Amino acid sequence: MHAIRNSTDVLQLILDTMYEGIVLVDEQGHILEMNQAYLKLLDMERDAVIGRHVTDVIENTRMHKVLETGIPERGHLQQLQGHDMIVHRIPIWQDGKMIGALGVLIFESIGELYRIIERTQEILRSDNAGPSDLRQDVETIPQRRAYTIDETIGQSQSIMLLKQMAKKAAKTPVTVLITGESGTGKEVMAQGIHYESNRANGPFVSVNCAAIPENLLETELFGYDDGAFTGAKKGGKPGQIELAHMGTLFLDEIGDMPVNMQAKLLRVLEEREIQRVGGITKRYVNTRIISATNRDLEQMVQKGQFREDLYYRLNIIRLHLPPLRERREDIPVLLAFYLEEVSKRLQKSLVHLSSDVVGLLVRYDWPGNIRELVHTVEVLVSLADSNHITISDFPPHLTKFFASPYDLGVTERTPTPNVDVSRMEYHRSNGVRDSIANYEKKMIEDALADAAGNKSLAAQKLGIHRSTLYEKLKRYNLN
Ligand SMILES: Nc1ncnc2c1ncn2[C@@H]1O[C@H](COP(=O)(O)OP(=O)(O)OP(=O)(O)O)[C@@H](O)[C@H]1O
Repeated sequence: MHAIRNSTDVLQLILDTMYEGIVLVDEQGHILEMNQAYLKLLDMERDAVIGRHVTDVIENTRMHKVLETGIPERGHLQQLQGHDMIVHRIPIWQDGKMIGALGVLIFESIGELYRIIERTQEILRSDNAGPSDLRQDVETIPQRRAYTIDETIGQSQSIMLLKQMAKKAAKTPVTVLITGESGTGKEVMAQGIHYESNRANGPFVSVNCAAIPENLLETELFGYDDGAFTGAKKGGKPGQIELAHMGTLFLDEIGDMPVNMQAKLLRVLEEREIQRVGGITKRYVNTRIISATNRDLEQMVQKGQFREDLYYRLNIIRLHLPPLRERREDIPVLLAFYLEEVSKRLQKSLVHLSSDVVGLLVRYDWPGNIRELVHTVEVLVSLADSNHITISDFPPHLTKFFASPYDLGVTERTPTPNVDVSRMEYHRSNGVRDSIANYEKKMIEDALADAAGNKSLAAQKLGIHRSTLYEKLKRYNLN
């Protein structure tokens, strides 16, 4: 090892030691680097490939396509030297500009993968499958609609670190407080922790403390007993805390919980017992509490708006989700994921974005974070006439809408949490805001019609919280 002189040597050594083929191209597709494994497969010398265009050197390559779209392609099949291989093609972004791409060629996995698929199919097809085999395991795996921590999209350093911490948190029974602006993925992370914990087979119960009117919150959380009030359901009703027994209770927007409820919640944490409204008996509950907020709880504690003792109880492990504008490298990956998801959902062929559109979206500040990104992809996919969107067929109002403050000559910009598309005021003309708002109003009307007026279902279809839907209904006079 003493022969390794500097970091360039170390990097070269790592590249040449890897079994995987690595190729690095600049933004025009010219090869900057190729490691020994790749060179050996192509039966070429390094000097003969450096500086040449990737399409002249690698058959069936799509590296130039990735440079056009800016969207990573992971786990794609590529025919090379007569073999099917799995490849990753990853664009490299710096300061909102694509500066090249990395190709990774995985040699042996494809055969291995086929063997695993064949073995799984055999077992699933077999009628005589024994009790101890995979078939039984497959059937007993609970249906999961949520992501595991590993499946949540994001490869930026801050998110990778957060995923590691979340995995550690999942292994403990303690309370977790997730902070971050609206739409950064706090609930997704909470679900990830639940499904990674030993409570995964228990319920994940989510309560949005801001969505429930103050006078109903107590019965919602604690339930009620027979005859608790006029109109109470016969036999009573369990509250959400009770329903989360042996599982996880996710208290979203905990900063909006009224102070008197904070005291009651503290008692649950201390005594692990609840008493239904109008009830006399106490019931033991074993639930793990994960709470989330986009408000500054420390400041609320200082102002006497949030109980300090409860704050310390909830804040045993703290996870902070950074806003998208602080982890721009996650934007292309999220776009790729949601382009596929939304195209499928809207039964359209897969819509691609050109690199200038992706660049525009990478530079945009996303005050509504991932929720706004999902919403934007829905707009783009539904408006797309073809399956390739370039800057010229990007809806004109949206081009202006997404232009960076610098492009528009605006220097001051202070995005606030909780801002949603229809409310964004600064640096946008009324025309732009109105067209976005009209589009949003139309989406809400359609979702309500689809859900036959059921607001919870409509909110679910729109991917927004019930409380957000109520706010929007009020704003658009749709009540
Ligand atoms: N890592 C992720 N990968 C893919 N999609 C994500 C990710 N994080 C969030 N999303 C999507 O973004 C949207 C908002 O996520 P989520 O509801 O978890 O945010 P939140 O921070 O809890 O928002 P709020 O504070 O408004 O309750 C959802 O549609 C969710 O599926």
